[in-house]
Amino acid sequence: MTDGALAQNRLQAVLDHPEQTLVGIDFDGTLAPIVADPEQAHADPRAVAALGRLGRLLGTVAVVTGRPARTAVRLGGFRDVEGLDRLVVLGQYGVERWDASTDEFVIPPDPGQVAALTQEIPPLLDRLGQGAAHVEHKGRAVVVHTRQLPDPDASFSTLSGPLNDLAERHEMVVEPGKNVLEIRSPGIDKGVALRAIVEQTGARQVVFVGDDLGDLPAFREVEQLRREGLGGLLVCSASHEEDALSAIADVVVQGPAGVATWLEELADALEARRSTV
Ligand SMILES: O=P(O)(O)OC[C@H]1O[C@H](O[C@H]2O[C@H](CO)[C@@H](O)[C@H](O)[C@H]2O)[C@H](O)[C@@H](O)[C@@H]1O
Repeated sequence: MTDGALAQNRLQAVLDHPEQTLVGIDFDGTLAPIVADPEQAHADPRAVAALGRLGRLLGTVAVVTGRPARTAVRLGGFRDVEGLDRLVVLGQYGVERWDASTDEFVIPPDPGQVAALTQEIPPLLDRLGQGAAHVEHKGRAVVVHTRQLPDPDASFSTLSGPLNDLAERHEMVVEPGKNVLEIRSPGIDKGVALRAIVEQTGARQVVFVGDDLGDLPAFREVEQLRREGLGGLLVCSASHEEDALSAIADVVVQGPAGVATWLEELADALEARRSTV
């Protein structure tokens, strides 16, 4: 079977069994455009409206993000959206959770190492001539951004080794992304988070939509779930910045605008099928 036919079969399984389907979707670069200031990355309203339509048709819709759950809910504008009353947001790669049905957040305490990292990162950046890098504090993780620096790629290379050494000294890990190096706790990733919610919901089909290296474990987990007999469809939000996901995706769309259109088309197809049943 060709790759195109395989992808079509995987989509067909979702159309045939929407109530058994879980859609997991990343936030930055997928629901929201990549912008210089992380506080200005708002979800595309077309995508949010489409997710609301899908929320009425699918078993589960979950946003799985590196953002803190509270930040994702705020920047996504997910609260009180029609159709998203069962939305789940898994934040900080699955450590945090928000349930729209109860409006409750589950946020474990921050790891103790973060206070030391917060102290040590600014002088380290200064020593490396990167003192102008934006530092994002996420409670349980610290993120160094190079996007706003004169040469983002060169700065990323300069910082990568020293930040990895710093993370190792504190028994933390570096999560690299689009012009970001994030220091966070090991032990959980989007693949672990996705499997947990698949097991909680009993989903038989899993769709995952993502754009960056942090989504790779979720893509790999969908491949593993397929080997275990579940249905799985992988959608890549492509950009010139990262192409790690496109080769293993079933569907490649162009950035958050392409994702919004794909979600709308999925909702159209599911609604059309429902109206003929
Ligand atoms: O898992 P995600 O939802 O994709 O979040 C991962 C990181 O995303 C954010 O950084 C990215 O988006 C920023 C705003 O568009 C952009 O400035 C940055 O260059 C991108 O890498 C976020 O700021 C990080 O905390 C997340 O880890």
